[in-house]
Amino acid sequence: KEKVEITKEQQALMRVIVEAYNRHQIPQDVAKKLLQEQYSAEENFLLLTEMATSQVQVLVEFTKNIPGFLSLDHEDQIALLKGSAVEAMFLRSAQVFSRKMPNGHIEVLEERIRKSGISEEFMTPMFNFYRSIGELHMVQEEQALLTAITILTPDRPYVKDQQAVERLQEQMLDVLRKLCTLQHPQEPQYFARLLGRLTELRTLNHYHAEMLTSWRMNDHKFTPLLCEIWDVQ
Ligand SMILES: COc1ccc(-c2nc3ccccc3n2[C@H](C(=O)Nc2c(C)cccc2C)C2CCCCC2)c(OC)c1
Repeated sequence: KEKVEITKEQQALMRVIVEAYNRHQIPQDVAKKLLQEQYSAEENFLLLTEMATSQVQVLVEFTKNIPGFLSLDHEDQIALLKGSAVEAMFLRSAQVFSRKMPNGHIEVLEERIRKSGISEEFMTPMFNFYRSIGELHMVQEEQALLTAITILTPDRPYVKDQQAVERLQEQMLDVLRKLCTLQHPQEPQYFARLLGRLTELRTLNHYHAEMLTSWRMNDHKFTPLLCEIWDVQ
């Protein structure tokens, strides 16, 4: 059985990614707000657009710290951010939803999200994804690397130099694979399960525009940044 070893460079890369991931947390914790009180569909929609807007800004800052990202073609950098923003938002939400919470809190949070204004048909795929992320009990290194791997997806629309993106993504995948082997020695298929979540994440992409336009209220207002990132308005 070959000895899996994370090299010095890979340790440095992981440290940079994890520090960036932790530094760029969302300012106000939406879960706390939601646990405090029940908001109307309009208030929830506003909260969602505020959260999503600040999440995109956080994502840009995080991405700038991915070694090699800033040396990619500038238009490809935009294409990667635009292509991964929704997935990063759902990944972040899944991680918030999977946080250790006092008994009864997760049920309240789930109820508040179910009643937030989002239409019924999207609950199942969204909560299935949240539950499947929760079951993995990811450590923060895995969460940070998974977010970086999501951003560095070579086959996003309009990416010109896919090979350059592939090279960066492969570096992250190699570190993640070794980390999974070291963190979960009893579960050889853990790394494959993690990557399977990225496939599930892509399916949420198809729903997100409709999730927003079908929000139970009239006159959905979006910030200009969200119009760019979400296929709405
Ligand atoms: C497109 O439709 C939805 C519907 C619900 C969620 C959602 N799942 C959550 C799981 C845990 C905690 C909060 C959760 N949210 C919203 C939220 O803020 N997501 C969030 C964002 C947007 C950025 C950064 C970080 C987060 C958590 C709450 C917004 C206000 C109404 C209730 C959902 C969602 O998130 C991507 C998208």
